[in-house]
Amino acid sequence: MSAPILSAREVRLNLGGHEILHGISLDFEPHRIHAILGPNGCGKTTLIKALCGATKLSHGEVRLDGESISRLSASAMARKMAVVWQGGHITGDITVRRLVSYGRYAHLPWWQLRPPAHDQAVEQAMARTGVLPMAERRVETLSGGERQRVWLAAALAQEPQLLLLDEPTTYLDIAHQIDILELVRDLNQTMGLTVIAVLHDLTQAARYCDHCVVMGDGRVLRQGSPDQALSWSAVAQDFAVDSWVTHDPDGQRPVIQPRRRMRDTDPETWPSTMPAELHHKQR
Ligand SMILES: Nc1ncnc2c1ncn2[C@@H]1O[C@H](COP(=O)(O)OP(=O)(O)OP(=O)(O)O)[C@@H](O)[C@H]1O
Repeated sequence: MSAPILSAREVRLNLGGHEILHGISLDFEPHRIHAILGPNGCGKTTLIKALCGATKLSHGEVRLDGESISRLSASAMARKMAVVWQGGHITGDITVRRLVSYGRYAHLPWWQLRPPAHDQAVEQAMARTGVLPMAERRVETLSGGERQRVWLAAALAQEPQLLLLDEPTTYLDIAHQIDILELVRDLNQTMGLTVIAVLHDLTQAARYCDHCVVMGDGRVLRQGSPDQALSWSAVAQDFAVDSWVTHDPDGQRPVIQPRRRMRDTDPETWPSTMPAELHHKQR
């Protein structure tokens, strides 16, 4: 494994007087797409906040390229890492081009407000995400899918090595979900961008990601390739869902079709409690 671009060591984090993350240690390899998965409320967004330094840790450390993020300035971090939050909101009269150009702040030297490379990076980010045709439109007039692309463009304008995405497909119809995930994969393959994305759809995670981290109750329950992390028994134990798990014909990635909730997720008890048809499933 190459040296991690981002790593968490024994990360604990309190919110509202409760410990939400209970000692998380993770390594994220560069140039790969990592999925953060898990049931509602298990701490995925909180983990993203911890990884990008948006919330103070109560214990542990996050390292970006080997350096503790607690010692990095905001602009030093922003030159390496960009974050797109879930359904980002914008108020006020701001055009797409202006919003995307905000992504350049970390790169602007104090003596020169708009070096040529600044405008070029903004145009390139808009071109890559397909928002150039709407560059002069006001962001608040865009649809949810268009807005998601604009936030992604602002993140790309930062020219980061690492992109953190919190549920990038929320509020999008299925075609726009695929558009965003294809774009993320393209950025990963053509620019070597490392991506860490919180996702809910297990089949999409399996299809687009190299490494899956499954969380439960503020802890990492398991991690590995899509095949390791999203087998039938893994999905049964971690999500309490009985599913059909097959493989897609092109990439041979797992396809997970949820069938019903399971009441008992303890594998020790499955033979006595599961309906007979489930006994034959892949374990
Ligand atoms: N500011 C806060 N104060 C108190 N508790 C919080 C705060 N933010 C989040 N929590 C709690 O922390 C837990 C984890 O929340 P988080 O948003 O990280 O979960 P999640 O896995 O991203 O959930 P979802 O899939 O529903 O988006 C939840 O129980 C949530 O209620």
